[in-house]
Amino acid sequence: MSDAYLALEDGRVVEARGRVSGRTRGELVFTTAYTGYEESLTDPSYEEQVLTFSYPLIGNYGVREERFESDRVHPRAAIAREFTEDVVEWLDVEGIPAIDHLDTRELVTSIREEGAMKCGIAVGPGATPEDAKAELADCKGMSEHTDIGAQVSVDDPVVYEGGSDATVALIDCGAKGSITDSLLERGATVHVLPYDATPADVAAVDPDILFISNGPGDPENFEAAEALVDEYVGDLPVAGICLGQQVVANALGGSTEKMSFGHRGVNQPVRDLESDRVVMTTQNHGYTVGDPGDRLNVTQVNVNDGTAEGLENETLGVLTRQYHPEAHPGPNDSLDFFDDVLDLVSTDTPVATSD
Ligand SMILES: NC(=O)CC[C@H](N)C(=O)O
Repeated sequence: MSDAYLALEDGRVVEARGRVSGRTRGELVFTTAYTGYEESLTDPSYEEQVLTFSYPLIGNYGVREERFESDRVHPRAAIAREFTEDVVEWLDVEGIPAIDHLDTRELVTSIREEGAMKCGIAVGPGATPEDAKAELADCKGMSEHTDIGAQVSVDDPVVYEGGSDATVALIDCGAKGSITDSLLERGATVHVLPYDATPADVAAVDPDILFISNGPGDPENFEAAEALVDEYVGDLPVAGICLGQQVVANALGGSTEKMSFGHRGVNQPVRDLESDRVVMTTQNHGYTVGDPGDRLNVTQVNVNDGTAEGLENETLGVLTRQYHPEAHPGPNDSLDFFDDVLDLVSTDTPVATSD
């Protein structure tokens, strides 16, 4: 046990039990997922954030690498009511500060009422509230991380040979491994390209589809990916997940906005407007498509707050989801998204437009 302090943007400093020492800062968010801590902690979308688990006991079924979504832990720090030794050992090896034995119910309620907020953390022998406040003072807002893509993307293209049903150019803005796996399982070959890939880089892999991945931070900071959508829409089908949906909307004349505390959990209800069916989905986002623009139809909405969960342009062959159909963690109810995406390749869409 060591000294641990969490300084919040609302001026409070919360005392906790230190599990992994260090000093850090980030945007304080929470997830309500009750399983899937390995997947969440390795989800690149959490880069530059401090992740609070609302479920009280984290680590009760161990830590297994095959459940990781990337090769490292992405949140800058982790908070729970109680972490098991397994998780503490893992976070220690990864150098990720961790604290527990604090009132996470109260913390989550504060985030719900005041919105996601900046925080500073100081953990270790001799750590003081002032140390945590100093970290907080240095904390940037998410939108200020203008080159966050570089922190999470591959540096060079990587190819995963799956099959010959389709060649996918997956723009890695911080992609979860399960997206690639879901495409490979369906007979596609996946070329993972850096977040700042150029149209020439995409052309070099001669894809059947352009797919923009999930990723951290403000979608407006992913201008290169936006430019790719602008370049290829109408010539290739375009798909996107989470940040991918946001980038596609921004590229096609829509706009995104920051939410108060976002959606993070594995039981977010989504209504499909055509079938009127509701599915439970996995979500992890703090921005949303506020205006889809004139070229995209909203096909699915969040039952809780009405935000856009699915966008489509059938003529152009554009299909996106704000939630995570690949699950990991969470329900598998939306895996058919990947079938629908690959169907865009086998049908004759898109029809090239005059521009
Ligand atoms: N999971 C994601 O792709 C997150 C998207 C974006 N960074 C957001 O917070 O809204």
